[in-house]
Amino acid sequence: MKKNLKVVAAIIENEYNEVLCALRSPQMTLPNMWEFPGGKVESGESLNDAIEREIMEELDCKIKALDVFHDNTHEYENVIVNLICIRCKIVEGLPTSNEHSELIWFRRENLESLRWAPADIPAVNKLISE
Ligand SMILES: Nc1nc2c([nH]c(=O)n2[C@H]2C[C@H](O)[C@@H](COP(=O)(O)OP(=O)(O)OP(=O)(O)O)O2)c(=O)[nH]1
Repeated sequence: MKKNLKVVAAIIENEYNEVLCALRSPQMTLPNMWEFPGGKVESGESLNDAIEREIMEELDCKIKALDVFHDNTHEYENVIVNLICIRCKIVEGLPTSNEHSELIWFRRENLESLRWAPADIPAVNKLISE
Protein backbone atom coordinates (compact mmCIF):
# COMPACT_ATOMS: atom_id res chain seq x y z
CA MET A 1 0.00 0.00 0.00
CA LYS A 2 1.20 3.51 -0.78
CA LYS A 3 2.28 5.75 2.07
CA ASN A 4 0.11 8.81 2.79
CA LEU A 5 1.98 12.03 3.54
CA LYS A 6 0.45 15.16 4.99
CA VAL A 7 2.50 18.08 3.70
CA VAL A 8 2.15 21.81 4.36
CA ALA A 9 3.48 24.44 1.96
CA ALA A 10 3.69 28.21 2.36
CA ILE A 11 2.21 30.72 -0.06
CA ILE A 12 4.15 33.88 0.76
CA GLU A 13 3.50 37.03 -1.25
CA ASN A 14 5.51 40.27 -1.22
CA GLU A 15 4.33 43.84 -1.73
CA TYR A 16 4.73 43.50 -5.52
CA ASN A 17 2.24 40.60 -5.72
CA GLU A 18 5.08 38.15 -6.24
CA VAL A 19 4.93 34.66 -4.75
CA LEU A 20 7.93 32.88 -3.24
CA CYS A 21 8.82 29.79 -5.28
CA ALA A 22 11.47 27.21 -4.43
CA LEU A 23 13.36 24.84 -6.70
CA ARG A 24 13.85 21.36 -5.26
CA SER A 25 17.48 20.30 -5.40
CA PRO A 26 18.76 17.35 -7.44
CA GLN A 27 19.15 15.39 -4.16
CA MET A 28 15.53 15.78 -3.04
CA THR A 29 12.59 13.63 -4.08
CA LEU A 30 10.89 15.26 -7.12
CA PRO A 31 14.29 16.69 -8.13
CA ASN A 32 14.49 19.99 -10.01
CA MET A 33 10.79 20.73 -9.71
CA TRP A 34 9.36 23.93 -8.31
CA GLU A 35 7.32 23.91 -5.14
CA PHE A 36 6.07 26.09 -2.33
CA PRO A 37 8.49 25.64 0.57
CA GLY A 38 7.33 23.46 3.43
CA GLY A 39 7.38 19.82 4.42
CA LYS A 40 5.79 16.97 6.29
CA VAL A 41 3.49 17.56 9.25
CA GLU A 42 4.78 15.74 12.31
CA SER A 43 2.43 13.68 14.46
CA GLY A 44 0.52 15.76 16.99
CA GLU A 45 1.48 19.01 15.24
CA SER A 46 -1.05 21.57 14.01
CA LEU A 47 -0.86 22.71 10.36
CA ASN A 48 0.12 26.21 11.44
CA ASP A 49 2.85 24.97 13.79
CA ALA A 50 4.16 22.66 11.05
CA ILE A 51 4.48 25.36 8.39
CA GLU A 52 6.02 27.86 10.81
CA ARG A 53 8.59 25.23 11.90
CA GLU A 54 9.39 24.08 8.35
CA ILE A 55 9.99 27.62 7.08
CA MET A 56 12.24 28.40 10.03
CA GLU A 57 14.24 25.22 9.26
CA GLU A 58 14.33 25.58 5.48
CA LEU A 59 14.41 29.33 4.91
CA ASP A 60 15.74 30.68 8.20
CA CYS A 61 12.92 33.14 8.60
CA LYS A 62 9.97 33.58 10.89
CA ILE A 63 6.50 33.49 9.36
CA LYS A 64 2.94 33.58 10.61
CA ALA A 65 0.39 31.21 9.10
CA LEU A 66 -2.79 33.04 8.00
CA ASP A 67 -5.27 30.64 6.37
CA VAL A 68 -5.55 27.57 4.18
CA PHE A 69 -5.39 28.63 0.53
CA HIS A 70 -5.74 25.22 -1.11
CA ASP A 71 -5.94 21.55 -0.15
CA ASN A 72 -5.17 18.89 -2.74
CA THR A 73 -4.41 15.20 -2.66
CA HIS A 74 -2.16 13.87 -5.39
CA GLU A 75 -1.25 10.26 -6.03
CA TYR A 76 2.37 9.87 -7.11
CA GLU A 77 3.88 6.59 -8.27
CA ASN A 78 5.07 5.64 -4.77
CA VAL A 79 3.27 7.93 -2.38
CA ILE A 80 0.02 9.83 -1.86
CA VAL A 81 0.60 13.44 -0.88
CA ASN A 82 -2.06 15.56 0.81
CA LEU A 83 -0.66 19.02 0.08
CA ILE A 84 -2.13 21.83 2.14
CA CYS A 85 -1.05 25.26 0.92
CA ILE A 86 -1.26 27.89 3.62
CA ARG A 87 -1.08 31.64 3.07
CA CYS A 88 1.64 33.05 5.32
CA LYS A 89 3.31 36.35 6.02
CA ILE A 90 6.92 37.00 6.95
CA VAL A 91 7.29 38.30 10.49
CA GLU A 92 11.07 38.44 10.80
CA GLY A 93 14.07 37.91 8.52
CA LEU A 94 14.44 37.25 4.81
CA PRO A 95 14.00 33.82 3.19
CA THR A 96 17.38 32.18 2.63
CA SER A 97 17.91 28.99 0.72
CA ASN A 98 19.25 26.26 3.03
CA GLU A 99 18.04 23.22 1.12
CA HIS A 100 16.67 24.42 -2.20
CA SER A 101 18.67 25.03 -5.41
CA GLU A 102 16.93 28.36 -5.90
CA LEU A 103 14.43 30.68 -4.30
CA ILE A 104 12.69 33.29 -6.42
CA TRP A 105 9.84 35.77 -6.18
CA PHE A 106 7.59 35.26 -9.21
CA ARG A 107 4.60 37.24 -10.39
CA ARG A 108 1.37 35.25 -10.21
CA GLU A 109 0.72 35.48 -13.96
CA ASN A 110 4.16 33.99 -14.71
CA LEU A 111 3.87 31.01 -12.38
CA GLU A 112 2.77 28.66 -15.13
CA SER A 113 6.15 28.97 -16.87
CA LEU A 114 7.82 26.97 -14.08
CA ARG A 115 7.90 23.17 -13.94
CA TRP A 116 5.85 22.50 -10.79
CA ALA A 117 5.59 19.39 -8.64
CA PRO A 118 2.35 17.78 -9.87
CA ALA A 119 0.58 18.13 -6.50
CA ASP A 120 1.05 21.92 -6.65
CA ILE A 121 -0.62 22.52 -10.01
CA PRO A 122 -4.19 23.12 -8.73
CA ALA A 123 -2.92 25.70 -6.21
CA VAL A 124 -0.78 27.35 -8.89
CA ASN A 125 -3.83 27.56 -11.18
CA LYS A 126 -5.87 29.11 -8.38
CA LEU A 127 -3.15 31.72 -7.79
CA ILE A 128 -3.03 32.56 -11.50
CA SER A 129 -6.80 32.84 -11.90
CA GLU A 130 -7.57 34.78 -8.71
N1 LIG B 1 7.55 20.93 0.71
C1 LIG B 1 6.80 20.61 -0.32
N2 LIG B 1 6.68 19.30 -0.66
C2 LIG B 1 5.92 19.01 -1.72
C3 LIG B 1 5.26 20.01 -2.48
N3 LIG B 1 4.58 19.40 -3.50
C4 LIG B 1 4.80 18.08 -3.39
O1 LIG B 1 4.36 17.20 -4.12
N4 LIG B 1 5.62 17.82 -2.30
C5 LIG B 1 6.04 16.50 -1.85
C6 LIG B 1 7.51 16.22 -1.97
C7 LIG B 1 7.76 15.22 -0.89
O2 LIG B 1 7.46 13.93 -1.38
C8 LIG B 1 6.71 15.50 0.15
C9 LIG B 1 7.24 16.06 1.46
O3 LIG B 1 8.00 17.17 1.29
P1 LIG B 1 9.42 17.38 1.99
O4 LIG B 1 9.89 18.74 1.54
O5 LIG B 1 9.40 17.04 3.43
O6 LIG B 1 10.19 16.27 1.24
P2 LIG B 1 11.60 15.68 1.52
O7 LIG B 1 12.41 16.01 0.29
O8 LIG B 1 12.11 16.06 2.85
O9 LIG B 1 11.16 14.18 1.51
P3 LIG B 1 12.11 12.96 1.73
O10 LIG B 1 13.19 13.12 0.70
O11 LIG B 1 12.59 13.08 3.16
O12 LIG B 1 11.18 11.80 1.49
O13 LIG B 1 5.75 16.37 -0.47
C10 LIG B 1 5.40 21.37 -2.11
O14 LIG B 1 4.86 22.29 -2.71
N5 LIG B 1 6.18 21.62 -1.01
